Amino acid sequence: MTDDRISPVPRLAPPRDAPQAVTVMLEHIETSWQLARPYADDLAQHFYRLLFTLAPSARELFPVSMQADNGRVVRALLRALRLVHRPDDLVPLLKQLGRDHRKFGLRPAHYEAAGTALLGSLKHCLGPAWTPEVERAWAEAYTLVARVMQDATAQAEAEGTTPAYWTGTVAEHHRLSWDLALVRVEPDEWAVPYRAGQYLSVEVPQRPRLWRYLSPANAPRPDGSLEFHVRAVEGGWVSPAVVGHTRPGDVWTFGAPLGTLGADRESGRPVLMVGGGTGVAPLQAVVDDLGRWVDNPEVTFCYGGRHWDDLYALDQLSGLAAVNPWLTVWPVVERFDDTGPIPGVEQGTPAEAVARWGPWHEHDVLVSGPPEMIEETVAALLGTGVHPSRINYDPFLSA
Ligand SMILES: NC(=O)C1=CN([C@@H]2O[C@H](COP(=O)(O)OP(=O)(O)OC[C@H]3O[C@@H](n4cnc5c(N)ncnc54)[C@H](O)[C@@H]3O)[C@@H](O)[C@H]2O)C=CC1
Repeated sequence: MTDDRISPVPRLAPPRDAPQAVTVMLEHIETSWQLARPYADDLAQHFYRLLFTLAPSARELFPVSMQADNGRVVRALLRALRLVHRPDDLVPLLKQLGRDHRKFGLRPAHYEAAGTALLGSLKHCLGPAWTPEVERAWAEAYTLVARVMQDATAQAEAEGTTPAYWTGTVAEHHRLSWDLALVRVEPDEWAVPYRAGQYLSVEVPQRPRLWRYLSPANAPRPDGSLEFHVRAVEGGWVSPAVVGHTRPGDVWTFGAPLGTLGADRESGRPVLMVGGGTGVAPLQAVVDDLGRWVDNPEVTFCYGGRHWDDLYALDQLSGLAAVNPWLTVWPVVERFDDTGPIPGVEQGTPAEAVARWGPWHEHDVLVSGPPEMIEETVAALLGTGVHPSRINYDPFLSA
């Protein structure tokens, strides 16, 4: 999947018409990005070289092997800059990222160095296409993004109500299947102040400085404990370490919460939740939270997996549905095994299932799962007439 095929920020608000100057800025950014794009690997290498020359202390924020970083930071930065024409969606996310980035202890000099490194690496890749207009467009976009993040960091520091990061100790780790682990973490000092449906950047002791996003699968609890479901991704750096090597007593570190997924109990509208694989976690947390009330909107929960065995959360969700009349759970699997179809289970991807079931135009929709699944599901929902402002999914913009 390319970063163009799915919008990394959800369209929560109907897009406003951007002012003419912003439209021109974005045209310069997009045109030059299409020229630089084939050289993205070279661009990333150049970016890090320049960054570490300009701000040597920034090197400590990255893993020992830069191969493990795999250009994540520069990719995320480029994506954010290409969204400056959508401030209603981008600014709230940047504010959350600014708070999250307090964990790095960034100083203005780091932002300045990152901006110079980004412009320098784009110039290096674009050659004569790097005109003064193009340079001004990228510089302005970077300034906007960096300013929102820095202001959010400064505001959180001025409030002084939350730490820059949180730590917790692994209390439980067991496998739900051969490649999937449940990890329960208890807070060390303060509970992470997240809302059900949000996600956190997480650092585990086996992979220092390789931050990954994970969503707690539970609503906030009185004891502050967090439950995570992690699948070992083949060839991945962090998830196999979590599944294979996490032990009780390990200390995990968390950044400030991010994301906007959640159910609006006041709207009176029914809710469709579409969760795929371990992406079901934030939706489980939202359902867990709704379980605190008797009166809730009607929730239809489409839970997809590739195979029947992948639906590890089905027992728990079905148990909740059995005691909560507002909740209906619809399992969907891509393929049945040799024993054939299972009664009550649909065949297909979640996107195919929601396209078949509809109509959903009266629903608020929450989608979570692999990017390809989100992309197909959102397209299917739009195809059945759901308004984009009713569809909510969360981006993982950077780590
Ligand atoms: N662990 C967590 O806390 C969270 C994980 N996620 C994301 O959720 C994903 C979960 O991965 P897995 O469990 O391995 O999921 P998976 O690859 O087993 O797929 C889960 C579902 O998505 C559908 N799907 C997969 N690829 C598709 C495609 N190309 N087109 C249409 N449908 C497709 C499958 O049919 C299945 O229903 C990861 O990308 C992860 O980053 C998202 C939020 C939280």
